[in-house]
Amino acid sequence: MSVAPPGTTDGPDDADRPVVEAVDITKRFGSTLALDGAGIMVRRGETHALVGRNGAGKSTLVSILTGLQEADGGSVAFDGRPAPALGDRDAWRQRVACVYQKSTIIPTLTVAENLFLNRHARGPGRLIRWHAVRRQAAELLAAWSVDVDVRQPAATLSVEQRQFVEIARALSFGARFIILDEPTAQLDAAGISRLFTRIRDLRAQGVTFLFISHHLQEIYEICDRVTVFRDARHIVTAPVAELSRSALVGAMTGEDVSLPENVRRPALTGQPVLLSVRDLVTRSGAEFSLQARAGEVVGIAGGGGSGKVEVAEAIVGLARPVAGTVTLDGRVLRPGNVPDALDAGVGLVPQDRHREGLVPGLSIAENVTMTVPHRVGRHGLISPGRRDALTRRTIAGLAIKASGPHVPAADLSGGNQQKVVMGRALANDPKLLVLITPTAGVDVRSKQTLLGVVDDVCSQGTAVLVVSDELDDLRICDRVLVMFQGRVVREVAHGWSDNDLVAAMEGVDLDHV
Ligand SMILES: Nc1ncnc2c1ncn2[C@@H]1O[C@H](COP(=O)(O)OP(=O)(O)OP(=O)(O)O)[C@@H](O)[C@H]1O
Repeated sequence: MSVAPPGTTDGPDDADRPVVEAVDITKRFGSTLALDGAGIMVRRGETHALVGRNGAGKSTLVSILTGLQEADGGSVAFDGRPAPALGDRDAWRQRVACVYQKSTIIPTLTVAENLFLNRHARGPGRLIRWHAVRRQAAELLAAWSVDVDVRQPAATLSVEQRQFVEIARALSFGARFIILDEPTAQLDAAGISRLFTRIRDLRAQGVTFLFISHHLQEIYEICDRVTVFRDARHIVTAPVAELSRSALVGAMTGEDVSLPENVRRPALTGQPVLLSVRDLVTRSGAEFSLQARAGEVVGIAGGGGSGKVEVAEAIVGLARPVAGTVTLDGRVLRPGNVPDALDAGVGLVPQDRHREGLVPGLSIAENVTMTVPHRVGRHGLISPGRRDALTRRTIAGLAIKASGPHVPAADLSGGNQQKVVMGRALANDPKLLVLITPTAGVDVRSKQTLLGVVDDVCSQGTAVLVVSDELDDLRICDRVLVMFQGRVVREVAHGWSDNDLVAAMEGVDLDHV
């Protein structure tokens, strides 16, 4: 086994051939046509964006381009040659790799073990030569300038390091075409900038990227060309420099869409205080206090390590704080107890929808009504009719792309799963709605729908906490508390400037620069 050095290409013949060309791809899941004669052509050495609304068919295309699923029709070719047979995993690995949002790394193994899983260097008697494995792993990471100790367990890697390790692993199989599926979703601004530097470096060494993101500004920053899918079809492929932002959004939605605005809401001073968080201290020492009024939308902002998510998780009972009290509408919540928080009237969109949000094997209806059995039945008996009716209202209200309430959550696209999580948070008519990074993975139009929900619920007297570092999420807030290294360092009123807020999140005090 050898590690292919950086810069290796397949020879001059391939230079002008597309790294990948998928033509007229059709893929059906039951009654859903996920891809309808769609295609993509990625040139060698470019960074190519693939964008589209939730459910447009991006992930389905990725699963076909990586050999995880077979298309019902159409063809895929790498460097002008037909794609390998579906079961020939080794052949696929040499052509393409995808770094997913969800890690494919095994947390209990070391970095070296993950890199050389099933292809360990073996000595006489076929014993695995661990020091040789570690050396090769270290060489591999050094060759691609990844600064990570190969002996550390993969569980200790940050999201950023994990992505770099996965990229290096892909390159070591010989692939020079890497798909990045929403790679920035869990990174803060500094992490994104380091990732982009890495992409540019690798691009200069001949690596081609397909970059999937809902953050359109990133596409303009890092990509050469962009392909837009809409409703299972290919709509356009163009150099990013030739497609304006509004033309791009228009291609994605098929209509003119205005982006979220800074809407001014009426003053709330006359409203009663609904949420009171007093002297909360989280396990890692973040401190937080807050009083929010009925109908108020409060942002909690901050970059990675600011403590904002920990604070939110302590408020809703997902984590047990070491000190402090949370009172909602006169009731003191039991620390670290989610059922108690739900019972008191908390609606929650958690950060990690895979872990705390959805049960993928259950239907949309079961997921949406999971925490509100009393609303869809009596004496412990669920009325399917009432449950389906409530779910249909949720599907319509949040524009969830699904054929009906009984579709398993696992069959929905990522953005639509996020809407189901929101639907569940709203099902109980919450007094307090806590949204942690609510629009991660959500397309530009769905963002409007989800954030529009906030306007609706707060006009009915619900207090809302929006916990995020996304400026579009925070724009809807009446005020934003900015956290940095476990403390609230600033409070900014509605109408803040982007620069001001970003600087506060980065720990820079613009007044004293
Ligand atoms: N395994 C499956 N079973 C049934 N339907 C599926 C399955 N996988 C995808 N679909 C459907 O195919 C369509 C395309 O989904 P896909 O996941 O490709 O969208 P996407 O563009 O990646 O969306 P997102 O941005 O939300 O991740 C959706 O309507 C989805 O519900």
